[in-house]
Amino acid sequence: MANTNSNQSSTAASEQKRPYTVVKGSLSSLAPKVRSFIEEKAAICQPDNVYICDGSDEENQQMIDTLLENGMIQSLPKYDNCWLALTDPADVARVEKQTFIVTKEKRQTTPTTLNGIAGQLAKWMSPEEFSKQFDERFPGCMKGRTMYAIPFSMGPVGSPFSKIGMELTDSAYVVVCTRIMTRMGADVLKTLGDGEFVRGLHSMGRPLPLTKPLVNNWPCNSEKIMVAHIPDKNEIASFGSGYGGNSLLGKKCFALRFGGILAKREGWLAEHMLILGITNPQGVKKYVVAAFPSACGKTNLAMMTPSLPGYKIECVGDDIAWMRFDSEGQLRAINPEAGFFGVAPGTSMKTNPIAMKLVQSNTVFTNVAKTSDGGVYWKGIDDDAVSPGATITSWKRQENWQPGDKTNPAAHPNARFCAPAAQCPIMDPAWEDSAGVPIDAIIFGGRRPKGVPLIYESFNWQHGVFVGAAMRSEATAAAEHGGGKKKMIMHDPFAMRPFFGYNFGDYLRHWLSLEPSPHKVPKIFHVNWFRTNDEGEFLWPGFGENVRVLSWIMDRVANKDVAMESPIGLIPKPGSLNVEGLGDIDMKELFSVSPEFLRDECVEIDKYFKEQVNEDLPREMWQELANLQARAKKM
Ligand SMILES: Nc1nc2c(ncn2[C@@H]2O[C@H](COP(=O)(O)OP(=O)(O)OP(=O)(O)O)[C@@H](O)[C@H]2O)c(=O)[nH]1
Ligand SMILES: O=C([O-])CC(=O)C(=O)O
Ligand SMILES: [Mn+2]
Repeated sequence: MANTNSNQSSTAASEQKRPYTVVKGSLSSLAPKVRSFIEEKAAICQPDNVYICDGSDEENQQMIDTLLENGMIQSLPKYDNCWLALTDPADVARVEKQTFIVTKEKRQTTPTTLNGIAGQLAKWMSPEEFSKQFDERFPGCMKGRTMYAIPFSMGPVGSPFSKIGMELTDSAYVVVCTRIMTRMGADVLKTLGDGEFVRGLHSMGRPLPLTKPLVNNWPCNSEKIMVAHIPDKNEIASFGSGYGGNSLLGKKCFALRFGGILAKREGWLAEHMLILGITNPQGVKKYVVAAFPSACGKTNLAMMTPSLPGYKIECVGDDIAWMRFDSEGQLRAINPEAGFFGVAPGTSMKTNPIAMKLVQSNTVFTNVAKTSDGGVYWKGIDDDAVSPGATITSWKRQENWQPGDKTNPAAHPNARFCAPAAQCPIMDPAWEDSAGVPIDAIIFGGRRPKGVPLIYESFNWQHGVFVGAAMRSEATAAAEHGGGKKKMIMHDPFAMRPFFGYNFGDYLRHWLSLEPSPHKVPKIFHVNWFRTNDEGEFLWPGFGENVRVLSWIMDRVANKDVAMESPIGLIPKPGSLNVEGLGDIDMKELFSVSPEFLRDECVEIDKYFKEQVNEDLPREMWQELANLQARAKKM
């Protein structure tokens, strides 16, 4: 590496000639692979300082102090150790169009679309193009800044399920959030030894001195955002965004996109799924996983307070599940994360009291509004969130924001809280069990204002895989498609559209390959909490009432005779879904499936499969579509 022109001094003789100072930890104490990774990337990014994180409380305090000094966070004195970050309004969500998988062959990453139609599944970049894009961004990108080296484990440190990563970043916000979201620090380095690890490089892309002023004190380079994954090198390179899924590389980049590639190779599953335990009044406990697209209800279901007496919900995870079949053929899941990065708007004591209790301490909020007495505020929060006489400052720093202002929402619709799982009041006793919890049902779902019933069960595993493949959902503010006035219904197979790390056709083949014995494959269901009436109001009360649907799922897992056939799948027999005490619910409308809707849906799925997956679609999926078409015709 280039170590000329050094005018920095360092205590360790071996580090004297480096152009940067190691301000915390020492390179010479690191395992050779870790050390050379840091040295190689520091030589390119040219930070002033290198800081090797140990995950301690003192270190975290230092990060908080740095962020306060830079105006990147503010304190929230109404709570205990809680902070508010307000981003540049150009950096508020994942950027799917700038997220790439770099492989030699395009087809490794994504199916060849029909007649060159633009692909909607994983975006491919060639290694040559990546080199060029990398060189336009990373050299010198950390000048004047500190490069933090964060060792982290996805999954409990030392569990056979777990995998280790190292993120290099120039953002102290990323350090603070990674400490919440993963197991991070010195223990991880010990466990790693000189073993292999996922290499993450992240930069906000704003070296010092600045060439133009920051917006909101939030360094980012939104015109040059790139989130690239290079599976052959076990490397992730993320530039230009400080936000969530773009910058916390352990989450979507590692646990889902790389996790998926590894899972395919090694015979397991890495999915965008919550994991929960449900105990019924008879004391029977089951665990289920559920995949809903971003901002479609995973966190809320995983932390639900059940409305029916005698039921108990316990949370294992709210966003990502790593699952494998054990030697008895039982599917088992772990949550690779250690924190929640949850959507704030809509969260209240009414909808999600557990989350409200969770975020009273040790939480970083991003892009929510602040009250003058140092609390948080967003659309849907409880009325008493604003103390008498207090005023609200919006996420865009608009003072004296008035409730009812629809053009300028108080909080960004993708505003988030980042909070440690360990302090969630209903964490499952087994949430860190390294063997994982046994899974008895897989649930898919999405936002479908029209046509799709509240709950149905697939006829079998292959049909269930088709149900996952055919998933569609209304766009949300979690990425750049959403937030607009007219909400599009987008295909989002398995709730994984933004998170596939390899060809979707191969992903489907992988799921299909899991069925044969000794694997006891779980039943597969589809739910829709978001069906609306003609006035656009939700037909189903959702949230804690969703336990009624989970209870029916439990009955089906116990093979109770409570289901009947319909053209799209098995639906509850009349009277088998407990709606007691719900008042005026239009059950007929909630469960109706019209022939016109189903035929249109078939046309749309057929088009998507043909155009987007084309020759890579497994023939079993064509067969399932033909079966659905035939059932629709008979209606
Ligand atoms: N009407 C209705 N809204 C819900 C329900 N569950 C969740 N929501 C709302 O949907 C939004 C997103 O919910 P989350 O639970 O945070 O979604 P998520 O799937 O965890 O989102 P990501 O973290 O982006 O993956 C929030 O505003 C919730 O209040 C429900 O059952 N009914
Ligand atoms: O990745 C993020 O920024 C947040 C998240 O969980 C999602 O979008 O699914
Ligand atoms: Mn998510």
